[in-house]
Amino acid sequence: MEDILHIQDLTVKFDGFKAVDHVNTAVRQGEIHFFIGPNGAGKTTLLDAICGRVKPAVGHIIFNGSVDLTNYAEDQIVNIGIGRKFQVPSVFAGLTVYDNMELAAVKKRSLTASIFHKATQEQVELIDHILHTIGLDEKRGQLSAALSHGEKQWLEIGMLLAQQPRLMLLDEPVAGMGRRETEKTGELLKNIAVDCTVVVVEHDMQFVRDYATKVTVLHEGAILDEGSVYDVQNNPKVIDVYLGRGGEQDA
Ligand SMILES: Nc1ncnc2c1ncn2[C@@H]1O[C@H](COP(=O)(O)OP(=O)(O)OP(=O)(O)O)[C@@H](O)[C@H]1O
Repeated sequence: MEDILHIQDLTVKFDGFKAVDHVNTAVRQGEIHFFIGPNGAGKTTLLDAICGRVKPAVGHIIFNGSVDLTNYAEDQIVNIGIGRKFQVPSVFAGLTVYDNMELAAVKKRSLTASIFHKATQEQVELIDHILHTIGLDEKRGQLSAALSHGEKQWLEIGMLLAQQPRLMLLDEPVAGMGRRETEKTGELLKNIAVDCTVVVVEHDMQFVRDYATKVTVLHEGAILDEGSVYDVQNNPKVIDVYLGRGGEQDA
């Protein structure tokens, strides 16, 4: 499999403080690639740099072999094919599940433009397919406000899928979920990864063990280790700064 993302010498500074410090890594197409590490390690900032929310002081982020994302604004990066989900769900509570999906599928440049555009037949079929994938087919007519926490997260993942991204960035997608919802989310990610590479920031180590195909450990903005779950969780340095301190419990 080819690399879909090449992060080269990436450094992000806030008032001189290096939140991400000369990071070099790659994300392979079709992987579920987890970034883990203690609070303040730079995980969210790394996702922010990929999706264009923050601009790096140094370095490049090459998508799909040739597109340097650091040259583009956040909304352009969405159109390039990268979807980002934040920790707190941002679905429209007063709209039904289907209407949220339709809004995401027909998304033009502004919300007003989206509201006045109905989905095409092709988009309706895509929405049906996604609702089935995220397990909300039978709740399509229900107001989003009435969904459980887990269902809201799945709807938001569905809304990202409606934009047909090639890379999806998820920040702590299972935070606040019970074990059953967490497992359903893991199975959903496996399903998604067939067509769309998934990058996840996560503290839930059971979830990481069950679903990661690759793990990068960050500490103080730099890469501490990288490899399979087995390799990183047996690395004494990783145990010392993160796993051995029970750091994985504080989401
Ligand atoms: N906008 C900002 N301005 C100033 N400092 C920031 C900003 N965003 C993040 N930081 C700092 O950068 C460092 C990395 O933060 P980041 O949120 O990326 O860590 P993280 O690994 O995602 O942590 P957590 O697991 O707690 O979410 C922290 O020291 C944080 O305080």
